[in-house]
Amino acid sequence: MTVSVFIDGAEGTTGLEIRERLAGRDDIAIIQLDEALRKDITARTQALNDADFVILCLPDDAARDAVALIANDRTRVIDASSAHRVTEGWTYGFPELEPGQQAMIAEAKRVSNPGCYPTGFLALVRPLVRAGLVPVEWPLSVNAVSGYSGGGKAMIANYRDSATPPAARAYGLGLAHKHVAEMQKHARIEHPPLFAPSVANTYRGMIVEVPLPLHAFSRRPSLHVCEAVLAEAYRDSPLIHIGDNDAKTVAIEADAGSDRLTLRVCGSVDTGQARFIATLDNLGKGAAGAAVQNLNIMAGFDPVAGLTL
Ligand SMILES: NC(=O)C1=CN([C@@H]2O[C@H](COP(=O)(O)OP(=O)(O)OC[C@H]3O[C@@H](n4cnc5c(N)ncnc54)[C@H](OP(=O)(O)O)[C@@H]3O)[C@@H](O)[C@H]2O)C=CC1
Ligand SMILES: CC(=O)N[C@@H](CCC(=O)OP(=O)(O)O)C(=O)O
Repeated sequence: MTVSVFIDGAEGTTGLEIRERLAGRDDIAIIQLDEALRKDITARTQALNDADFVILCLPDDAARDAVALIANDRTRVIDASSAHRVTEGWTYGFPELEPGQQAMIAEAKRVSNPGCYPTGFLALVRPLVRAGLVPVEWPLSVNAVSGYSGGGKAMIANYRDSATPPAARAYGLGLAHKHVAEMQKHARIEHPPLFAPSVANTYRGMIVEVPLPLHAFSRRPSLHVCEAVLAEAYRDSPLIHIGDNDAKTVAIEADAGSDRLTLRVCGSVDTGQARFIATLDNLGKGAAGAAVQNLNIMAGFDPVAGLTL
């Protein structure tokens, strides 16, 4: 079976990465617009309605507008933007997050890809909350570092055009980052997590860390128990792995250039203080890899076809 796919925003950072992953596949026919027509509303409307699957790699407002241009019941959508991640009627495109999530994605008409930071945060936290080890009312924090491709073409140009780009810089200092609502909703926790992101002078890759005082929780789970819960949650996942908890350091490059997500449970057995650390590629499992995985699931293909494990 061959399905047709239109990537709206195909010349952007995420769009190009998706095209790379789909290149050469004989089960997918890409609908591609000429350079002069890629922002032409008539040409886009036609492509959006001709395709079996549309992958939106656009800014949020443009993604909302694109969905409104689809005037048939057949075309199925995967939105890589943050426009629909907490929107009623959209399925959250994180197949490993909950039992049954992959089956829901397989049937869905409208799927929203998770954000790159939420992918790391939710993968670490959701199984622990579900198991009752982390209380739903606990005020969680998440500290993270991203490569600058996370900011798309504009940020890439800023870094590349600057003679002296900062080695790393904190941002989101007003604590109102657009990913917070998504993290809270899909972790199913009572409070918005305190999210402290930063961006480093490297193209791709991420470290997402959740520090947890396990000793302060009523069930006082050990590091070992938490790691076992994560290992069980992702036992059948070809993309999510449990990494080395004895690591002395964790590099932002650990999963860069792949579609993997690695989770580590580090810390002190003596004090019960833990550092839960995820690494991923913001353009891999954080964006393009996740979009292709969702496309595969929705089309009934091998879920990891075209992905780098
Ligand atoms: N970069 C990342 O790591 C991640 C990105 N995302 C999300 O994916 C989406 C795309 O991000 P990214 O690829 O980084 O962004 P880019 O800015 O690199 O690419 C966006 C593309 O959309 C095009 N575009 C903008 N408006 C329109 C429009 N009205 N019609 C047609 N095309 C349009 C742009 O055109 P032009 O080339 O002319 O500027 C550009 O090619 C965003 O919503 C982002 O938040 C999600 C997870 C991670
Ligand atoms: C380094 C950087 O700027 N990163 C982006 C997030 C990139 C991303 O995840 O895109 P979505 O918002 O679509 O999920 C930011 O913080 O806004």
